[in-house]
Amino acid sequence: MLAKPSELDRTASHMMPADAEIQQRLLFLEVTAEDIQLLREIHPLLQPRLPDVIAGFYRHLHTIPVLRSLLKDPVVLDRLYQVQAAYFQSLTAGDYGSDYVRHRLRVGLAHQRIGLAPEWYIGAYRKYLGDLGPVLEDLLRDRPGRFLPTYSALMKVASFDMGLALDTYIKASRQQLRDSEARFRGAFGQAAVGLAQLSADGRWLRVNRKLQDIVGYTEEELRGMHVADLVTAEDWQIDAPLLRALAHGELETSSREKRYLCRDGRRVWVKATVTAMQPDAGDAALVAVIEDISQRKQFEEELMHLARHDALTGLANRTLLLDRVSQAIAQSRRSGNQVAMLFLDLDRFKTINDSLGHDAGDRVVIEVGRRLKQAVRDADTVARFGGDEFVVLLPELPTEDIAAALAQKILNALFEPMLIHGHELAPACSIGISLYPRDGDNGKTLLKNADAALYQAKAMGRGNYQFYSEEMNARTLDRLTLESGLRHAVERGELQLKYQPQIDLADGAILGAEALLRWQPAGQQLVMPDAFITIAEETGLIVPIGEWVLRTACAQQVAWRQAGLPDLRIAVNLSARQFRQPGLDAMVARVLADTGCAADRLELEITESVLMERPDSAAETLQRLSDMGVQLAIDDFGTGYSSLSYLKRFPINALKIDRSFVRDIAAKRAASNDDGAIAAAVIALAHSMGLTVVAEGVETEQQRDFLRQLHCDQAQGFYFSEPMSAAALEHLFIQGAASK
Ligand SMILES: Nc1nc2c(ncn2[C@@H]2O[C@H](COP(=O)(O)O[C@H]3[C@@H](O)[C@H](n4cnc5c(=O)[nH]c(N)nc54)O[C@@H]3COP(=O)(O)O)[C@@H](O)[C@H]2O)c(=O)[nH]1
Repeated sequence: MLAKPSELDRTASHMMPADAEIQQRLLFLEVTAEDIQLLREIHPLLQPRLPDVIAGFYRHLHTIPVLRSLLKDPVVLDRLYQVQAAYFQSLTAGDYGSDYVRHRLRVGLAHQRIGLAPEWYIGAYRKYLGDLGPVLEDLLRDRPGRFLPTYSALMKVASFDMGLALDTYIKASRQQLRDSEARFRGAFGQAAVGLAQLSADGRWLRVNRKLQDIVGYTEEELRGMHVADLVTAEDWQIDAPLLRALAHGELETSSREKRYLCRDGRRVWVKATVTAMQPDAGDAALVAVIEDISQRKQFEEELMHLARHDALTGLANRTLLLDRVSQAIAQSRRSGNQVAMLFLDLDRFKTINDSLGHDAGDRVVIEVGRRLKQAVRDADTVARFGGDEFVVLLPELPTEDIAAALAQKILNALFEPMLIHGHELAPACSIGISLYPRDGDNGKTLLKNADAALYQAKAMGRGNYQFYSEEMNARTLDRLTLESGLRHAVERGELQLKYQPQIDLADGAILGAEALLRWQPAGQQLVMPDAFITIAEETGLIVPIGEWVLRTACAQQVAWRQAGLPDLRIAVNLSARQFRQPGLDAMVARVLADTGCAADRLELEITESVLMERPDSAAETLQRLSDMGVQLAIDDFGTGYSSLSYLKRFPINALKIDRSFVRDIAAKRAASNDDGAIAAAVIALAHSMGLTVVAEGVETEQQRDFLRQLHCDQAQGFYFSEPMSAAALEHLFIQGAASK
């Protein structure tokens, strides 16, 4: 692009030599008055011939590819053409003062600006002179003696012009260099990143403002320092070979994130990119670009922390724990020590969450995390897996006794009550323990096995710890098989009920029967409820299964009645999850209506512990069921709270004394011993509350007699009859064989 004429004029004016210098150059070229006279004489004759000369000149330019490409823009070409024409007109006009010089400079500048190199420019003069020679010869053919002096005069003026043209090129490129240096200085000084020039051996030569701000040293101070002075010894171990490679031309550039040691002792994260300069760049062999990346690093660190820690407790999360396990295993491979993984789960945490709210649950979790941290060594890791699950990792363990001792310490620590929202809570826990190398050689296996051990600890009655063993794994597999089979048990018709008669202790009559569930998967052995009720409960399958039990039992009650048996009471067990299931009363009402079973012929058995977990809502549910006329019994009495006065608030009809209690009282065989006295008191107190007392698990005549003596109302147990099919019970009635 050609610069605007006004700008060209201005620049050309700045380049103007003084008049004296112009005269001196003309003198040196021996331009005389005769020369000027000769040129003036030829001038008018030459004008009509000029267009041809100029056209020939441009044709010639177009034969050279590099020039053709510079002249391809028609606007540029036209302007150059005009300039050229004006030039030729002035060339022989005979006035070579300042206007002529300014014009020459302007033409030179115009060509320099379009990128025409000086060698082409000088070559162009050769072309003019070559083409004008024959023209002059022709014009002076009638005065042949004039040709040579006139041509010589023309050559002197052309040489004068060439000198001026070279001036424009030299001055313009000097100016460009000055401009570029000024731009570099501005960019260097004002840059938003740290910039520095370094010597090949790593001395700071020149630094910009930003770099001084980053490290807190002035440029003067840095000039007396070496790059090694700003980094730690570890970083220098990495930087030194890189610097050598850069200085020896083995590496073009190197980029590293590291921490600079600032003047005030701070460490700041920077990204330093060092590039080797051309070998002729003098002292400044290297250029460094230094970016302050401390904010990004801090952000990354925060993100990293979030990604590896539990937000509520600040403890390690699963990702970090698995990382630490890998480290611990690698360490133990060298030392020969073991690694222990303790998997913890709070017992009845759901109850705390449900009854006191999630905020209380969160406070419990935080406090548990704090106690766990307090119980372990600094080198151990406490992690939370969400909910109420925690994992403690113990690296470098000489013996497994230490893991057992710590598990006990944790159980004790959590046994200490904590005050949450005015409630004293002691969220006991169960712990499963796995060990490297015995139980697995990677984090995931150790976790899986610690989880299996935890499951076992819970099955053992909670509040204890268990070490993993191979057979637990088999149990876990069994559990998975059971779970998937159970999902289809109802639709495949694999469930069945057995009925255990309940006997009036006064006369031995059968008053009712308890429905007890069995599962008969196709082609397999009968599965007893103890093996699958917990799984059904944990998976929620108990809800549809429980409804099937209720419907089948109620339908059976009606079938017996219709078969001519007395109007028996049918007892059905409700699990914790079923009892808490919204809409339980509606479901019961629907089943009663569908089957035609009278509400007072149905007795629902609920364990004491289920009622005591959330007594208020339990009382409401029981009240709704009681209002429907359904009978309610407390199952397994004697195994939990055993608080009769507390049970007063529930609208219950019967109390079932647990078989373990029956076994114990009867073993002493006398009402005078403590257990006997307590049993007598319980029965009397229950009676005073209007409750019927049913003894479970009566296996012997002595037990029956003993209970009779205590005025216990009813009993069930193997002594009278084992659970049996509906048809067998019907048969029993017909034979009248149940009365004992
Ligand atoms: N939520 C539901 N729970 C149910 C259902 N069906 C049963 N169960 C519960 O499973 C537990 C085990 O039941 P089961 O194996 O059927 O055992 C019952 C009786 O066979 C057994 N029993 C009865 N008499 C004696 C005896 O003299 N000795 C002795 N060792 N065992 C005896 O007791 C079980 C009945 O107990 P209980 O319910 O407490 O009256 C058990 O907890 C069942 O409740 C179901 O449909 N839903």
